[in-house]
Amino acid sequence: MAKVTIIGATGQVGSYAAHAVSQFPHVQEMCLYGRPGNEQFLDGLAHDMMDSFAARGTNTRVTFGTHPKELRGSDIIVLTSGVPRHPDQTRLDLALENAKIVRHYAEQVGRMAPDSILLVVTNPVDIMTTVALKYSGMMPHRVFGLGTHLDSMRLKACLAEFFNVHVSEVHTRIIGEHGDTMVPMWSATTIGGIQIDNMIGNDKLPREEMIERVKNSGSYIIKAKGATVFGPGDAIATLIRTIVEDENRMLTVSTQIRREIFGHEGVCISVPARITRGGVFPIGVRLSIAETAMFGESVKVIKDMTEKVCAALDAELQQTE
Ligand SMILES: NC(=O)C1=CN([C@@H]2O[C@H](COP(=O)(O)OP(=O)(O)OC[C@H]3O[C@@H](n4cnc5c(N)ncnc54)[C@H](O)[C@@H]3O)[C@@H](O)[C@H]2O)C=CC1
Ligand SMILES: O=C([O-])CC(=O)C(=O)O
Repeated sequence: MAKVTIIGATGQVGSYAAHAVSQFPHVQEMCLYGRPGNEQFLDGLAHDMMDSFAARGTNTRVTFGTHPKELRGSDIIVLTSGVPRHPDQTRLDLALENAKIVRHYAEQVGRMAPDSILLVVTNPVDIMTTVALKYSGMMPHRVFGLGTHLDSMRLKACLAEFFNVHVSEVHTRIIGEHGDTMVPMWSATTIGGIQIDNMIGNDKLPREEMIERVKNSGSYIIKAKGATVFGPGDAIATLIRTIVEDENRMLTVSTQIRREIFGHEGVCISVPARITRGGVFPIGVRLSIAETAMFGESVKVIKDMTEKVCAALDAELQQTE
């Protein structure tokens, strides 16, 4: 049984994720957490969710609050607080502003629930995962980001449509940045267990266009309806289910990588990882030459921005001391 807390529960992604996660029988308590001043909204959200649970026959207890003590006893915390981007912005444009918000909550989590598992959703998610890791002081296997799990699902949907099969027949993953330098792992893509290069019709697969579609999916949806909600919310729910039910699945999430298995270190970036009740453990894999080069580019983009952001946060802290 688990207590799951959503920080940023008043937001679009936070509120939908809270509802989606509450359906799992192992989730005993769902705590809706937000900024002081948002109590009335959180109260309303809790009541609305309880009505839904009565209708659906879900037994999860809903609590809410704005005081850091609410974080105590959490097994898993999802951090969704932060500004979302406008259609003309990139995710990286949000880095400095959101890093301050993530640092604030990471410090609270580190103090109140250091043994929990912290899932970071706030964008740019790879950089925010490093910020959360640094300022929470938690163990690396206990802090991870949604990363390219959602991008992998988006590619999966494109491939299922192209080959006209059920999505569950498609296995694929995108590694690297949740952003423009993401790296499709065609070498790990199968349809019904068959390597994609061996599928008849594969020569007509518009690979570049598909990856462009995945890269632009977030901004396309934001332009059309203001925010991406169901995609990220259900991607979060899958990860939480994997943890609470100790499924030991291998998914693609942002996690601190080590030089000995990836040749790079000092960043959180998406790689295949084993996800258990005990945390998230990156798995070293052999990439093709092209994938290795692209992954290196992705590491560089994330590393440069992470260093800038952490330097700005440190400078700000020194000024206030
Ligand atoms: N990693 C991913 O795949 C995805 C990440 N996101 C990111 O998640 C974040 C939230 O997105 P939405 O829920 O759509 O936004 P939203 O505007 O609906 O909600 C933002 C939430 O953050 C809180 N917040 C805003 N400024 C704050 C501050 N200064 N201090 C404390 N809390 C603050 C708000 O109270 C609210 O709860 C954004 O950064 C967005 O880019 C969204 C979708 C997918
Ligand atoms: O695009 C955005 O800003 C939100 C996000 O990360 C996504 O839906 O992939």
